[in-house]
Amino acid sequence: MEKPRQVVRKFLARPQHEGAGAVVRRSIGRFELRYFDPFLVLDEFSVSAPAGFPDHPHRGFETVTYMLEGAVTHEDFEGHRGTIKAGDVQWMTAGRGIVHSEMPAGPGTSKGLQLWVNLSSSNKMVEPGYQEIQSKDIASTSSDGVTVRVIAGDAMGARSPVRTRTPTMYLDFTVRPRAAVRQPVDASWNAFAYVLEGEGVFGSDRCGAPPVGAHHLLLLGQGDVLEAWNKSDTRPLRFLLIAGEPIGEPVAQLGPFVMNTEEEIDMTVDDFERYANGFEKARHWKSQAMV
Ligand SMILES: Nc1ccc(F)c(C(=O)c2c[nH]c3ncc(Cl)cc23)c1F
Ligand SMILES: [Fe+3]
Repeated sequence: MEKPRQVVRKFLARPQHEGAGAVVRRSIGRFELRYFDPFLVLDEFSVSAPAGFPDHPHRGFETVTYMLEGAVTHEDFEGHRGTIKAGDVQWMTAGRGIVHSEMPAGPGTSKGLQLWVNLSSSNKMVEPGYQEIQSKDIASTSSDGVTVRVIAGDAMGARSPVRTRTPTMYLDFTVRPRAAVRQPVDASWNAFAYVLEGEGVFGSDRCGAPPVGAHHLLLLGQGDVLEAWNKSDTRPLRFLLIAGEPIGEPVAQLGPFVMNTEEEIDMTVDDFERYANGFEKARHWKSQAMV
């Protein structure tokens, strides 16, 4: 018997400054929602040149950048450089260490989401790597007024090629007016929805709950299926459904360094300052954005 997941908490992600002049709406990672295992941060970002996210490091987790509008150019200390355009996804495994910049490309405002997915202790020091999927290659399908873009995992018969070291599902749903979604979610995973556009009713359609609008994160309770309804007669509903297998390990975090103990954080700061154990190439590297 399927058990629908209900909304247990709702958060409005409010704008805050991040990087150099950038604005992010942070939901996971704010004081009231510090860590939702295995997720560390969910930022809905909006950035226009010359603002951006200049040279900075990462260790111990993965960043998933999903562009909604515009583009972001990233370059790292290994010489890897690329531009993520609207609809594209970059799944970056920082592992033992990455130093990179992420700057808006072209005119106008670049908008998107960045999700930080924690890595287990056995994966925290893996070699860095990228999985980059262009919009045209994102698995997508439509049925009964619902279109899904599968960033990770599978839904409605479409499957993403992304390898997730921490098992993760990341789905982008667009629901036409008066249509509804019913999506299985592994009962042992933590799950949330994040509304991007329009309004929707999530979890239960019976208790007359008011619809939830953009920039809201909904923590979902126990169950093995998410149900959502677009009650509008005119506007589409667009939301993300993200779920992940909890890692269940201690978390020690200092900004973009995420390890298991404070001692490991101290060692990470030391490695970064001494250009060692994965940060060697940071010694002589600056991004073109910083030159
Ligand atoms: N200060 C600081 C410290 C550490 C960081 F990782 C960052 C950072 O790069 C980002 C934080 N949210 C983001 N959303 C989108 C994008 Cl493209 C980048 C970021 C940053 F700004
Ligand atoms: Fe980054």
